[in-house]
Amino acid sequence: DQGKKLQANAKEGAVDPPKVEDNIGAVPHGLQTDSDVVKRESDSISSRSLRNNAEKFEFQAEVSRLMDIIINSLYSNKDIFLRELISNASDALDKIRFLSLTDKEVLGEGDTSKLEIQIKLDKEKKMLSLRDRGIGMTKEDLIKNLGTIAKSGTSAFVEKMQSTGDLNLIGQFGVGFYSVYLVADYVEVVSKHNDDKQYVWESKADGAFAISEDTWNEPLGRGTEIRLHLRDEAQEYLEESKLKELVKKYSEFINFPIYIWASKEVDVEVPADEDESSAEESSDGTSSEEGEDEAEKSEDEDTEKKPKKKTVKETTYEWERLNDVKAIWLRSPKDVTNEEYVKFYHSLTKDFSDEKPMAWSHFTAEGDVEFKAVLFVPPKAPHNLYQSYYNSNKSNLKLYVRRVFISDEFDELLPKFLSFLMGLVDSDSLPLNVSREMLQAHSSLKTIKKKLVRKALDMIRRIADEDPDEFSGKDEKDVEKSGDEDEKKGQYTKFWNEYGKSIKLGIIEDATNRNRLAKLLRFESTKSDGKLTSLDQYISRMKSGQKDIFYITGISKEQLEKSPFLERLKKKNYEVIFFTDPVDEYLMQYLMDYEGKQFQNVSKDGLKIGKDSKSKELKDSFKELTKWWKGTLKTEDVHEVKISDRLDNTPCVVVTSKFGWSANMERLMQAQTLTDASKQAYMRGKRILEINPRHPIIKELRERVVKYPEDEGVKQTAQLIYQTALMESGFILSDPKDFASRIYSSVKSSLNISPDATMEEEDDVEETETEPETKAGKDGADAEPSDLKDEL
Ligand SMILES: Nc1ncnc2c1ncn2[C@@H]1O[C@H](COP(=O)(O)OP(=O)(O)OP(=O)(O)O)[C@@H](O)[C@H]1O
Repeated sequence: DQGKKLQANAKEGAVDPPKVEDNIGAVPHGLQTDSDVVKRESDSISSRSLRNNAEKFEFQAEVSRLMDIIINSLYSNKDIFLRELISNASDALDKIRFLSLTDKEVLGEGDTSKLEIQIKLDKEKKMLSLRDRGIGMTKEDLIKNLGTIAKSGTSAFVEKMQSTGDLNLIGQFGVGFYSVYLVADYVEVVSKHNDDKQYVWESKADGAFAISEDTWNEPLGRGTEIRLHLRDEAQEYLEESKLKELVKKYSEFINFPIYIWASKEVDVEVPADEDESSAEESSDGTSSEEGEDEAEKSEDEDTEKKPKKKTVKETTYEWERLNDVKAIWLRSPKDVTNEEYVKFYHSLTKDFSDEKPMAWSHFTAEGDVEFKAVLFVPPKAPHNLYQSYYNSNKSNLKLYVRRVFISDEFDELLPKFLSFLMGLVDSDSLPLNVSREMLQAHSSLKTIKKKLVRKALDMIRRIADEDPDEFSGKDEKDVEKSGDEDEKKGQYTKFWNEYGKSIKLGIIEDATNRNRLAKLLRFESTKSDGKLTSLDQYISRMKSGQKDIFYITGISKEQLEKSPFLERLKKKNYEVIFFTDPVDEYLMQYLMDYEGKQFQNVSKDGLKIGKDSKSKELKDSFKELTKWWKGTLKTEDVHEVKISDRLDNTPCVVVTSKFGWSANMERLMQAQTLTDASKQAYMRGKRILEINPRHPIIKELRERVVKYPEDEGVKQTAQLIYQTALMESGFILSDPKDFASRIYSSVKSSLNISPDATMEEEDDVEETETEPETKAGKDGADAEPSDLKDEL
């Protein structure tokens, strides 16, 4: 039972393929002999109806929708179907070649062992066929791959198609096969897998497909032949010249030979037919006389034994090779043009949009481990780059060993934070005839990874080095001049916006390359003027005597700009970095120093601005206040109350101890429902209340405390000041109700309301069942103030 079998084998989204009622193309048949079957099969093709004795299946709903859209699409670039078919054929060839590494037998013998792709045109049948000697598909593969199991990209692509109508990216969504329905209204897929018999899949894209065991076609040996019965308006794909042009365009980077069954006009000598020559004579009339004489002369010279011959044009067919398979990465980088790299990128990633990769690096590594590699920075980050970052191991590098494609799921090649890179690695230092698992554990991979990371970081740095925007503030002589400056302008900002988070994650994850990665870091600061700046630029602007690199973390730049922590730093013209991405808090736990300079969070303890300006007398004169205040804040977990160095016109702020969480981090951790409370309490930075000794509120408070240390009112006021400072310093108040009550009592006293004033009793109005309309009608606008009063 096929349905059951499928259910057992399909990993996800397994469906019991629903069989269609056997009424598709139903023709009464009493014919039984083999030749009858063959006749019926070919009849079926000519009438383009599915074979009536085949097993019928319904396409999975999403696939069906996709096919509908494709078949009705007005998309003009229908050529793309060929690219998709060639790419599938090449993938299938890669698969069998990989299997043959450990088992030579799988390739078979004779022609079957030739890893190639063949294209044939049949004008009479209006059919274009593309055959590969790849891995082939079993019956089950045909059912699953071509119809019943929707790929995860299917609905994403359907959505995209509906909004943009752009079919060009179909290959990226893993549904490229269905593009055949741009040009064909009936498609047959004949396939032979080593583990199964030869089958035919066929469909007219009308919601159903059929599968039959193939007893009439020529045996394929192994592989797949796709037969496209072209629509009337797609007959151009039967023109040899058109096909040659397209194959050349789309197969530039295919590593298997592609042949076309090409016609050729050749001169052939055939025995001259007596009748024919006499006919010629008579028709040619007088003008041919001279020629006749000549012929007679030569005849005279020849011996009579030789038969008469003549040359005629004849059309013969032969396989013509269309591509040369010298892989781009084997060529010397200086011989490869930029345009070729861009095209290679498009074919490698199946991203056929107009955008170019932001950068690439093509190099050969020599030494213990030899390999060639091409790396690309794609123009855009995939939308799900950081979703399940820690759980998925998706690397986009293809691994080849000695030109043989091994895998594109080798996550050992690049660290996670560089998983956005695309490209390939081809190594001669890895063994060919071992399992994927053994290869995965091979010691050379570590060396390859290390070198790839270095080269990747160099490539990224180059984007910055070549971007004129990066040097706007620098000396002219430092700017690397190149002809295509316009193209490079703004590229690093673009890179940063797409992949900045990856660089930050790299700093967190990769201790060895931390410094190199920190060089690539960009951020805004109090002096960056709305643009991005770098640590090197920050250092170049540091004031003489400034030891630390200052930064602050928070929700937004706008909010941070107003932060009391910046008051004196700004006044004294120090630059402070704004970090507003949640990942920045983590980042700064790993990035301790750069170029010998320490990082100082300006909302944390330990900030030194120039020389210590706090004289001993000043400290002493506030001793009573600080001691008293610390005492009243015992329950608030305040570790210390001291005179601040960072404030200008704010009375006080709450800072945290150097190695605990900042207020911003506390906020982030609270937002994470899964962090447990005990860790929160443990990691929470100790709080320190810093006071501004020049501020009138603080000065007045000191007076009061000295005079009335036990006064409840003074205590209340101090508590209110503390809570306000907490809030302004970026903390989330643990008891907002308490804070609100204190504010209201303070409001009462400023409104001269007695602290004991009580609430007015609410009128006990009985709930009436009046219709709402009547009420609104009666009360009209007057209703509002009294309703509002009730609310209050
Ligand atoms: N020539 C072929 N030989 C063997 N299997 C094939 C062939 N063509 C298609 N397939 C199978 O059908 C599946 C679906 O093909 P389809 O082109 O829709 O998606 P894909 O190849 O996975 O992704 P993409 O569209 O990106 O190439 C393939 O994954 C493959 O398993």
